[in-house]
Amino acid sequence: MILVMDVGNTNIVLGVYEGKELLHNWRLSTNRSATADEYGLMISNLFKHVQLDVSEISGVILSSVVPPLNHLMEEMCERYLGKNPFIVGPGLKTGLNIRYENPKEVGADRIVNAVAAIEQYGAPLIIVDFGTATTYDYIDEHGQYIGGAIAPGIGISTEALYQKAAKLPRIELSKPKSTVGRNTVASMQSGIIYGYVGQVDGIVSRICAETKLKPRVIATGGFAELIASESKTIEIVDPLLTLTGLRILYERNISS
Ligand SMILES: Nc1ncnc2c1ncn2[C@@H]1O[C@H](COP(=O)(O)OP(=O)(O)O)[C@@H](O)[C@H]1O
Ligand SMILES: CC(C)(COP(=O)(O)O)[C@@H](O)C(=O)NCCC(=O)O
Ligand SMILES: [K+]
Repeated sequence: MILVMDVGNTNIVLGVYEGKELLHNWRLSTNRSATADEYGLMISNLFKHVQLDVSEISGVILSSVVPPLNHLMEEMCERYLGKNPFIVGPGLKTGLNIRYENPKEVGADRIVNAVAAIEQYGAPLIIVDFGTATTYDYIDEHGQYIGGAIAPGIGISTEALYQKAAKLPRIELSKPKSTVGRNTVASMQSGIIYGYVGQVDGIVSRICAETKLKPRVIATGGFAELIASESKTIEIVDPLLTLTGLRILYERNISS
C-alpha cells in the first residue's frame, strides 16, 4: 500500500492505494501553523480509524503548492510513517515535457493533474482544477505541458464579496432557480456560479481558437460538479485526478 498526499492552499488530500485501487481518502484543512507532530497525529488517527497499520505503507509521495509546509510534511513522513517521501518537483521523474518558460514555476498540482489526465484521457487536453485558485492547463497534441491560466477560485471569490461588501452575507454555493436573482443570496449565487460557468466556457473556447485544436476538457476540484452541470465545454469530471496522478508518478519513480 502507498500513501499519496496533495498539499493545496485550502486542503490537504490524502489517499491510500493498493495497486490501482483507492482504498481510503481523507481531506484535512491546510494549516500553515500546524506542526509536523500535529499532522503526524492526525494521520495516525485516520489510519487507526480504518484499522490500517503504518507498517503496511511501503512508500509515500507528496505534492505541495505551499512551500512552508514542504519540509514539515517530509519530516512528518519520516517520523510517523518511517518513510522518505517522493516529492513532486525538481529531481522527480514525471515523464512530462514541460514547455512553460520556467518549468520550475509550474505548480506541482498542475503537473500531477496533467500526468493523470494524459494517461487516462489522451492528448490534446484542457484541465480545469477548481481549487483555491481555478487553474487551466493546456496539453498539446504531443502530450506536452504548454501552460494555461490562473484565476481566483470560486471559494475565495465568494469570500471576497462577503469580506469587502458590508451588506453581502456569507452564502452557501448552490445553483439559484434563475439567472435573474430576486434577492441578495440568489443574486450572489447567480453571479458566482454563472460567472464561473461563463469563465470556463470562455477560456476553453479561446484556447481552442488559439490552438486550432479540439482538446478534451477534464474538470476536477471542489466545485467541478457544480460548474460542469451548466458548462457547455466540460466533458468529464474526475474528482480523483490529482490522487491518480500521484499514484502514477509513484509507480514511475519506484520502478526506475
Ligand atoms: N469534495 C468537496 N466538496 C465540496 N467542496 C469542496 C470539496 N473539496 C473542496 N471543496 C471546496 O473547494 C475549495 C477548494 O478546495 P480544494 O479543491 O481542496 O483546494 P486546494 O487544492 O487549493 O487546497 C474550498 O473552498 C473547499 O472547501
Ligand atoms: C495556481 C496554484 C496557486 C493553484 O493551487 P491550489 O488552488 O490547488 O491551491 C498553484 O498551482 C501554484 O502555486 N502554482 C504556481 C504558479 C504557476 O503554476 O504558474
Ligand atoms: K488542487
